[in-house]
Amino acid sequence: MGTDHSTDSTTDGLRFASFPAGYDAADPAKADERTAGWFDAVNLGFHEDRTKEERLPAQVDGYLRDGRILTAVYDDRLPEYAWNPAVPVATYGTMVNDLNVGGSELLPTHLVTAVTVRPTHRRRGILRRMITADLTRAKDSGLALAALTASEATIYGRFGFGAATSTAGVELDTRGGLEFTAPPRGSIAIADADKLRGLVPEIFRAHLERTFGALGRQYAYAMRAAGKWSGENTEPDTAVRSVLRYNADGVPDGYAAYKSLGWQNEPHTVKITDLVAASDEAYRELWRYLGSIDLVDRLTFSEAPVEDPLPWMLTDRRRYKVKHVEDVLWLRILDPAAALGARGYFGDGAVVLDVEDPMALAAGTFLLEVRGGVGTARPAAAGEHADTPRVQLTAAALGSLYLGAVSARTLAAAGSVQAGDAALGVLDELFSAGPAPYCSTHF
Ligand SMILES: CC(=O)SCCNC(=O)CCNC(=O)[C@H](O)C(C)(C)COP(=O)(O)OP(=O)(O)OC[C@H]1O[C@@H](n2cnc3c(N)ncnc32)[C@H](O)[C@@H]1OP(=O)(O)O
Repeated sequence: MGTDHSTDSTTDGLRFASFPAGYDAADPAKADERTAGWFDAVNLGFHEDRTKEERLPAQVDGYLRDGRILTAVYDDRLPEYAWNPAVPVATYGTMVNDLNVGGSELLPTHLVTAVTVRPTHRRRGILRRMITADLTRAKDSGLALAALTASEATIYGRFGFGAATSTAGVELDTRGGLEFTAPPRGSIAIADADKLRGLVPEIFRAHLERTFGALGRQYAYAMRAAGKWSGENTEPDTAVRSVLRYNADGVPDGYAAYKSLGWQNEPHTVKITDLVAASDEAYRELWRYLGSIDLVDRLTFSEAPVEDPLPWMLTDRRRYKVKHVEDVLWLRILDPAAALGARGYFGDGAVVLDVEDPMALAAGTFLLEVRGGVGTARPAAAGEHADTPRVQLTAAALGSLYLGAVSARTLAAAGSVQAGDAALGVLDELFSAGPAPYCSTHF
């Protein structure tokens, strides 16, 4: 949605407005009324506590740094005694950040977040109206791809989003310390929180540039890693400790943030709240440090890569257990030719994709040609390229296929794509032969 625009819907008394977060004009130490109302509505929708008024300006600051646009839906016909009419009955937020799609450049991606519709207003099409207008506008503005992380898996398939990456929730038994097969390299230091806050975006950028599937992060991540904000709001989290890893030249190339879950928790457990490495070595050495902390029996981390090198580094791989795997990114192709052209591939091949899209944004026939891992894609006429392997799929299935986390053969077995053996072979060679995508950014 664009900045600062509003539309009235006179048929049902609903008023839609989009604006950036803002401070009160008369008192810049406060959020403005519409921003405060928007935060109130989001907290209601996600069953979070109300944000304390004095914490709102920090949240406004973070949202402005992220370049977020907030959409609010107001009901001008709420009955007498109802909650403040300046609190919207529905919310929707957007921002743009870079996704590593394996191509020569990161792909700016339209991110959708903070979607709530008040329980008294649910299932009358408010989400559908917001998302239809927003995705159309995002496509018109030239963005090829949209993404979100979903509260429930059943909501967004109908809007053309497909689950595209997952992370593993892992647990490590560290009693007596973890032993690694490779010798230690570089060094680790407990970080100065203020300095870490400045370093986190730099380290994450290096991680993003080398990690297929990684997505740029909002400002809150650096604040949380430094314990300045907690996971849920802008209150400090005084339990968080952070470490930096330095390479052999003394340059920081990774960090981890963690906290004890308390002595009442048996066995004594430390939860890793964030861990970002800009090299394989940094990843290993951060875990070596975490596995060596005295008085800790167990480590947990809910954002580990599904293809995790960690168990392969340990002399006792059974210390490492995957407790659950959860989807993270859901991708929505807005412009198939641009999205397919931006991605990096493996090998050579050509395939024709017939994309169905109930929202019509990505519908059409496209020829993808890949030479030496570099792809070009363009719309094709119906009868063209009759000799090229062909696949029929929905926009949501293309979103799932896009980063190769699932193979075309698996999607075909699930009935989500229709293709002959030749087309499935080409798709799997091009899309799934490389590294598994890893995205640890939630938004
Ligand atoms: C990216 C994010 O922010 S994810 C967070 C999503 N938000 C939440 O989980 C907070 C709690 N839930 C809510 O606020 C609301 O129920 C929402 C936002 C999920 C749905 O809003 P609504 O306005 O009720 O949705 P709307 O009426 O537009 O429904 C559109 C379609 O989605 C379906 N739908 C909506 N919510 C759900 C759901 N939770 N599960 C399954 N289907 C759903 C509807 O049945 C409807 O289907 P149809 O058009 O194919 O018949």
